[in-house]
Amino acid sequence: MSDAILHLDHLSQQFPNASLPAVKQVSLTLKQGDLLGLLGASGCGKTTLLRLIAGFERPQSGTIDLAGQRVAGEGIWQPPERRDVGMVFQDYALFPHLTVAKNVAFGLQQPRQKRFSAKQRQALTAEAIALVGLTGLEKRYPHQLSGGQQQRVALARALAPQPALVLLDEPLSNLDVQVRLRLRQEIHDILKTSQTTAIFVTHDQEEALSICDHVAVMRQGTLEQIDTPEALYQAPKSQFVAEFVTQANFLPAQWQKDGWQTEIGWFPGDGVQGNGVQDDRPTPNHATVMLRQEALLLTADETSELVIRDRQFLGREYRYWLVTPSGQTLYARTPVSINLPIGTAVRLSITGGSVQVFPGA
Ligand SMILES: Nc1ncnc2c1ncn2[C@@H]1O[C@H](COP(=O)(O)OP(=O)(O)OP(=O)(O)O)[C@@H](O)[C@H]1O
Repeated sequence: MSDAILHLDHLSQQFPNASLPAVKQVSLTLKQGDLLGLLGASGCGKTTLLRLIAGFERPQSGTIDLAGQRVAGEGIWQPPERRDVGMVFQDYALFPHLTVAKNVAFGLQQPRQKRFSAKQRQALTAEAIALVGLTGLEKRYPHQLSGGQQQRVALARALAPQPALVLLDEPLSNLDVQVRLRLRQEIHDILKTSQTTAIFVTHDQEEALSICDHVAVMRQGTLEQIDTPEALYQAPKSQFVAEFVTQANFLPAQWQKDGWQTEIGWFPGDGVQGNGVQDDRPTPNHATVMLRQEALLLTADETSELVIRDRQFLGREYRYWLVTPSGQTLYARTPVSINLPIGTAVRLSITGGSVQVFPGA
């Protein structure tokens, strides 16, 4: 583990009076420059995991190694100010009465492992402000900046001491969609330029997949899957991950004639058990098929009981809202060349190979 910046080993934390742990047996390793996305629904333990790493919570069990030093474990406890970690919060948490430069310099004056001279503080402040593209705005106060600029100040403050690890807790949640899209790429570029190791918490799957090297999906305190964005999207290991990451459709199905029969038709398939890899287990009679929105082809068919309920024009594609005979909603994204009016009865087929299924209907 010598080149690991962060190593968590079976980390668990249960709050007093809680029936379940907020973080349960979490293990992961980050190397220098890695950007990990931590993705999960509200309450799954993302913030608690960050607070454990930063030292604001004490784990009941497990260990945390940071930059080669054990900071939490049996009989070992380093408080937050002794950990080489920078944090960026959803609400920016800037000091309103301090200028941009003084906000950024603040983190350099705190008691921490690294001590900086006045000259170093000045240089590191200027460097961090330049890194986030705010040179020239040093004398402004937070209220004289846009939300996106304020978040860049918060990022500069976290980066200025050149910490081993930066933790970003839903840093884009308070921003409107245009700024969010731009700033997420900027944050990625800034972290990569400075080769900073970071964890980026979000509940937005697109945000995590688009900028992170690895994404961890959390569920009720545990890490359900940790993988590259591509692997997570193409081969989700469980239906939970698939639902969270792919926003696909799921239908109960029965194994029939080397494929899967659903209420809206038969789809080619095999004995795949849900992780994209053929395994030795027998094919179950019942399963849940995953139909990706972008893999569905729609063909008008008067004999079909599947009807287009609504349609949204998204520029490069249409998003169709379909309702099955049993009342289940399905979504399909198609190129705009497939232009079918609302109310049309359609037949569905899939592009590409076989459908992926998960055990249990
Ligand atoms: N100080 C606390 N005392 C007791 N329970 C807590 C405390 N902080 C969090 N919890 C509980 O621990 C669980 C995990 O909370 P956490 O804030 O880590 O989730 P999260 O994934 O960050 O959620 P969100 O996306 O809504 O911020 C939740 O059930 C929450 O209610």
